[in-house]
Amino acid sequence: MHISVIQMNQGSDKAANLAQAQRLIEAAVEADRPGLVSLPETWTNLGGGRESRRAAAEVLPEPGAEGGAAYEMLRGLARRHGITVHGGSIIEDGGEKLFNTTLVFGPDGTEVARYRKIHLFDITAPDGTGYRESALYGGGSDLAMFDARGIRFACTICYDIRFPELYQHLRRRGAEAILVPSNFTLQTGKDHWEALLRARAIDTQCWMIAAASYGTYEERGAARSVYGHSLVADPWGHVVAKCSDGIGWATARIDPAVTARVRAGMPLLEHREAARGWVAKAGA
Ligand SMILES: O=C(O)CNC(=O)[C@H](CS)NC(=O)CCC(=O)C(=O)O
Repeated sequence: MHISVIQMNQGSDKAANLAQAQRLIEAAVEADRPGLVSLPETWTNLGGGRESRRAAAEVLPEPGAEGGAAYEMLRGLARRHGITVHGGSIIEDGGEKLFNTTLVFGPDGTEVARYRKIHLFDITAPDGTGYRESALYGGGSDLAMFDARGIRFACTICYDIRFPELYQHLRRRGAEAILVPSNFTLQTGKDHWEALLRARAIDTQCWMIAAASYGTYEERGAARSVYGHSLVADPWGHVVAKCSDGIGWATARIDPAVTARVRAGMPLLEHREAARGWVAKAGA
């Protein structure tokens, strides 16, 4: 199965962002015929403060009902091309709160997964820039998984990548490939992005599928930069596809035989379970 990670440079113009996403997905489908395409985190709007996010937000419909512009665009692309479309994340209008929410549509246009980002990015970056995602969004608490072409996928978003326990749990729940759509900051991404994705691939023996935003955007009058370098890592930790700078995409072949070979040669899950005696003793 071929998977394309789409790299965007979205801002706070939702219509322009939808057009950019559509153009890149169509180009990737035309060139590489992927079975799944994945968009970055909040691909419909990045920056512009709370007002811009609220304006871009969509109330998610009941299954089968009509959704907003981004929802219907994703559904239409999946159905038109007969592929799985992983919509990175859009901004969900949850009524009182907004959520940073992944939508996934199967090849027939059916919504197959919905995931609200669990870990919220409230940090101070090395350059002193403060981020408080919890001031913008509520956090999720439900896991989301789906199957595509016989491969078991799990949904995560961006900052989640720093919490190995979530990824270990997803591996125990049968994940073979984990999606990590992101807006990694330039400040943290230059040092941590590839290391974190390769580490999660190595310790869960899953494919890491990480579509990311690239470039600068405006946040309450200040310019901010996101790192890009969208990539796919295999279950051994090799980076098997990666974007350069700018917008575009990268495509990798997800081969279940690689997953099986890595896991057979180094049965981490079984060894972890066999050696759990220390957990009780240590009160871990
Ligand atoms: O702002 C929005 O609308 C969407 N949310 C994001 O883009 C969030 C909060 S700014 N970004 C991250 O989580 C970056 C994580 C990161 O860079 C790291 O873990 O180092």
